[in-house]
Amino acid sequence: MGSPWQYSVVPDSADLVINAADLVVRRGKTTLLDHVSWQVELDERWVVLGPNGAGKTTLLNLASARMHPTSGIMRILDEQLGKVDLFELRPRIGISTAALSEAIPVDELVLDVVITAAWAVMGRWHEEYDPIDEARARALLEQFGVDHLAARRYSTLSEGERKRVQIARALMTDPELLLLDEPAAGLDLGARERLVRTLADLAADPDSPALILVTHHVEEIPPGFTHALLLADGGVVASGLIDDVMTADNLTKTFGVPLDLQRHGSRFSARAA
Ligand SMILES: Nc1ncnc2c1ncn2[C@@H]1O[C@H](COP(=O)(O)OP(=O)(O)OP(=O)(O)O)[C@@H](O)[C@H]1O
Repeated sequence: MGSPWQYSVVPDSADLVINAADLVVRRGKTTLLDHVSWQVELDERWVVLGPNGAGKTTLLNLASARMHPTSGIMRILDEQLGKVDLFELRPRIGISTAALSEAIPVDELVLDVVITAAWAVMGRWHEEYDPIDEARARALLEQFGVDHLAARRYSTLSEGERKRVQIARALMTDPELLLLDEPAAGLDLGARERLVRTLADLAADPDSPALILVTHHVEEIPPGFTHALLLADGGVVASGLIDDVMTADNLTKTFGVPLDLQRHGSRFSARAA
């Protein structure tokens, strides 16, 4: 049966990068996402925060057009999942995840890790790249401070260097939406702080795509992020402007332990109350 009501509550809008209405994802008897609605505009920078198993990766899989919802409507860049050619939509979305990083062949050179995104492949083979592609890949490596590593094998990089290369790759196709899944996971304190600063620069750049960053840690929220979505048990605990959403009360509900939240300028820290 059709569901015309959904069209009346989910208006099309060119400014909405994500327009998710009443998303449900089920696998067997498990509900991974439970009636999640979410709207992201072009110039917004979102952090998605939640404990292990909250449904963050599931939501990111939907937002990157790698999964369909069991029910509900997911519109990405004004296209509706289920009604759009995914191979046309996916290049418009940049994504950096640990799973994609693990798929990089061990002997792949760093420049090729970035440039192969132009063909949406992993592992350089016989594809032809224009000089303009190579110039863009080099410029992105430079933007993320890893241009000196262009000729190194990706497998020899430190975790912090890899994260930067992954983000450069995610930006290769000049996407309208950039999804970053735990970009600071596994980094030491110095590398984390350097990455947070780089992401703050990206957030401040008006030419950057809409940004969505998934994390478990409030300390990893870069300055300049404007909105937050707190998820727990597949449902939305709070969603909206970061200043409204980031409260000790909401974090306590999200993580299921009493938490104190401190704000230090535009950064956050949290610990058990
Ligand atoms: N195919 C599946 N079948 C059953 N349960 C699943 C399946 N895929 C994921 N889950 C469960 O759904 C829940 C949400 O998973 P998801 O990976 O989205 O969480 P997450 O917030 O990204 O967690 P983490 O922070 O640990 O990465 C988890 O409890 C997970 O075990």
